[in-house]
Amino acid sequence: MTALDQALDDSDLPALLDLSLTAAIAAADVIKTVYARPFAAETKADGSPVTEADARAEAVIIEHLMPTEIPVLAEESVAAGRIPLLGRRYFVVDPLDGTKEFLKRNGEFTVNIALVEDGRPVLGVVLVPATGRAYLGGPDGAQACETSAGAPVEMRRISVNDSRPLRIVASRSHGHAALAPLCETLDVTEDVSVGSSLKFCLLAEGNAQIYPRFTPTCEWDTAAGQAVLEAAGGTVLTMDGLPLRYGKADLKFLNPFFVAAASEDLAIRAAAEMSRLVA
Ligand SMILES: Nc1ncnc2c1ncn2[C@@H]1O[C@H](COP(=O)(O)O)[C@@H](OP(=O)(O)O)[C@H]1O
Ligand SMILES: [Mg+2]
Repeated sequence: MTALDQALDDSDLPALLDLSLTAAIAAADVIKTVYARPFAAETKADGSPVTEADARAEAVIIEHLMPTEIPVLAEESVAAGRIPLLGRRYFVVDPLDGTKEFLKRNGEFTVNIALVEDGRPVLGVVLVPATGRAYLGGPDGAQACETSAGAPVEMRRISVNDSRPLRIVASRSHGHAALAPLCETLDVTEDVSVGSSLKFCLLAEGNAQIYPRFTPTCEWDTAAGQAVLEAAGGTVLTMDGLPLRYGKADLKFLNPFFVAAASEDLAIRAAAEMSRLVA
């Protein structure tokens, strides 16, 4: 048995959640420094944009997480070909999710850190640098807080709201033709477009009920948001009705299409309908 296969001890999850929040706050400081002045963007091999903020924020996060000796799967490292050996437990990091929104300067971008165990995200932090708000999910439920002068303040519990009318939230930059028929079938009365993993957070704090994803995402785009949403009482299912899982064997870390929802019932209904629409 290698160190990577050893039995998991979840007693350290609260400390790892605190550490993730500290790392996310430090990354947000770096991102805000770049955001406040002119910056250049490059295009990655997959066609998506990247800026110096992505690389610098990722370096800060890895520096914070390294003492834990838990492997870190991070978006920019993977793009550069640096993929660690992943065991039963690993961190997943997207230092700047919503880089397109960062370039548009609309504030809809996030720092994302999650811990995956046996294919499931067990804790996550999503931080919005533009507002300082952070969302946390872990074994003790979901919380939101403001961050000020490098520290969390005003920590409060959040939870999903699965009441009607249904509000749907979708990608601002990656839409899909199946959204309109899906809204009609599910009797959705309101829809809103938002960039990045903020979509999971809107569901987790009860401000929307459904987030269908018909366009590609990678593990780092969803792990932290899924941890927050599930801790708040929500569900994330793939089109075959199974929970969205992590640790793809192909080393591309691409997620299948999925739906995040405020309740399991709604997720099951939406997944079945989405599967019919894209068949
Ligand atoms: N063709 C593709 N393959 C993989 N991921 C993609 C993709 N197109 C978009 N994404 C992912 O979708 C994320 C943006 O999501 P949204 O549209 O909800 O804001 C991007 O995050 P980054 O900004 O971190 O690159 C990117 O990882
Ligand atoms: Mg991303």
